[in-house]
Amino acid sequence: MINAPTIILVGPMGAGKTTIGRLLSQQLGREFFDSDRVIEENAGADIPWIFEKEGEDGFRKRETQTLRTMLEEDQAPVVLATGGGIVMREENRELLKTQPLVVYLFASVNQQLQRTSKSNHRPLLKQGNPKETLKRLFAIRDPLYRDVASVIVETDSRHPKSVSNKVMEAIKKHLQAEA
Ligand SMILES: Nc1ncnc2c1ncn2[C@@H]1O[C@H](COP(=O)(O)OP(=O)(O)OP(=O)(O)O)[C@@H](O)[C@H]1O
Ligand SMILES: O=C(O)C1=C[C@@H](O)[C@@H](O)[C@H](O)C1
Ligand SMILES: [Mg+2]
Repeated sequence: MINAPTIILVGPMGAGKTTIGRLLSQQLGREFFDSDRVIEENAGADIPWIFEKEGEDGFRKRETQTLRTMLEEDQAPVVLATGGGIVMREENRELLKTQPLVVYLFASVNQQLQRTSKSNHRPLLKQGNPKETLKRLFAIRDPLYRDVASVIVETDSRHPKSVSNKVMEAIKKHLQAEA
């Protein structure tokens, strides 16, 4: 398991990519990165500010650049949590498909809504009805997450620790099947 390649987490807002990614990195004793945080650090500004000044398109350009840099070859394996919209660009999907371990953290729209309602740091959920937005995004993105993922893990009604254990099991099974 310690030899597992970089683990990349994809899925919608509120699936728990950041939360579970951090737990996995602790379990594996690996570095943890979150593409949203790396984008913010490089920009010297937070995501709401980037969306306001550069629009979603500006944010997506930064996201692709960040993903590309993080997946450069010859780097030690890490755990990488991505942003919910990482699969929107074909270029990103192609990059993700080159990776051996992409995990789709699945969450129902109701669960996404519950988990995202605690924070107002997600620009896409600030306008209109959040449930309708999450539903619309889910219809577009669920097939795209499935397209890039090698492993899918259901997260509804599970404590974060239980989700990270499930991810570990699913990864082991996947790596054994591939060996
Ligand atoms: N399995 C879980 N059970 C209960 N709460 C959870 C679970 N996973 C995450 N959460 C909570 O849901 C909220 C959103 O989680 P998190 O930020 O990890 O999601 P994310 O997938 O990284 O979202 P984004 O795409 O917006 O970055 C946090 O408050 C977190 O504590
Ligand atoms: O689902 C999305 O498009 C987003 C999810 C977040 O992780 C951030 O990347 C940003 O708020 C956009
Ligand atoms: Mg996150």
